[in-house]
Amino acid sequence: MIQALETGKLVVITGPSGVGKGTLVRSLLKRHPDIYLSVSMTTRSPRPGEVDGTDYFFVTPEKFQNLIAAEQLLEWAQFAGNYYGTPRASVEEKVKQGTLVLLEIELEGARQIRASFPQAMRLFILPPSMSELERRLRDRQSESPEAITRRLNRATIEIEAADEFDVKIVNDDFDRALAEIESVLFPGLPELSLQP
Ligand SMILES: Nc1nc2c(ncn2[C@@H]2O[C@H](COP(=O)(O)OP(=O)(O)O)[C@@H](O)[C@H]2O)c(=O)[nH]1
Ligand SMILES: Nc1ncnc2c1ncn2[C@@H]1O[C@H](COP(=O)(O)OP(=O)(O)O)[C@@H](O)[C@H]1O
Repeated sequence: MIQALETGKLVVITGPSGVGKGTLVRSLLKRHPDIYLSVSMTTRSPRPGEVDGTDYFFVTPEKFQNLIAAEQLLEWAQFAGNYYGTPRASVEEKVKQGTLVLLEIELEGARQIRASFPQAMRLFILPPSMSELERRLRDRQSESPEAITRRLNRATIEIEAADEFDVKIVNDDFDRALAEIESVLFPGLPELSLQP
């Protein structure tokens, strides 16, 4: 059962929008293809290049409400005007198989996971500064100025909650942040060389 998780089997990664979670997670999966990254449900529109079923399951608000009512989400939250949630069945199945499961989710969802699965390991990714966070969000050019403002306002609240997490990692130098995440997930591994 998922309640009988061993420590570290369910890993939550949280941090403000634009801090680099997605980029870090993609690199982590390339280096550890045996990790299962949960694909979330969302009501937000796909960005150019995003693929339904790979980046997210893009659903209507009606469908999302039905999933909540049918208790098919392990956790869910509203973020910057849209709904996001973790499909229950696939995560439970992978955890039962002994797979290391990663959830890349925002603060409210991470709190729900802490309440339901206290054994889960929870990591918080911090930016080097607010100005660098804003620069990364603007340079990504994926959101409207209004959406960027909503994300930055939310970022301040999320960062204030970082102490609730088991581990805090500052994503300044990308390779070092990635190595720190690996040392948390795989404490037995020697320091990995990230040179090509
Ligand atoms: N609670 C919860 N948050 C999620 C889920 N999937 C993604 N998120 C979070 O929702 C926020 C917005 O995600 P997204 O729209 O992809 O924007 P981005 O983080 O700026 O790339 C981020 O903090 C994600 O970590 C989920 O299933 N549940
Ligand atoms: N350590 C870093 N230094 C500089 N830029 C970074 C770093 N990590 C990520 N980025 C860049 O910041 C932007 C936001 O990263 P992204 O992974 O989309 O963030 P998130 O998933 O947390 O919203 C991207 O353009 C990414 O290339």
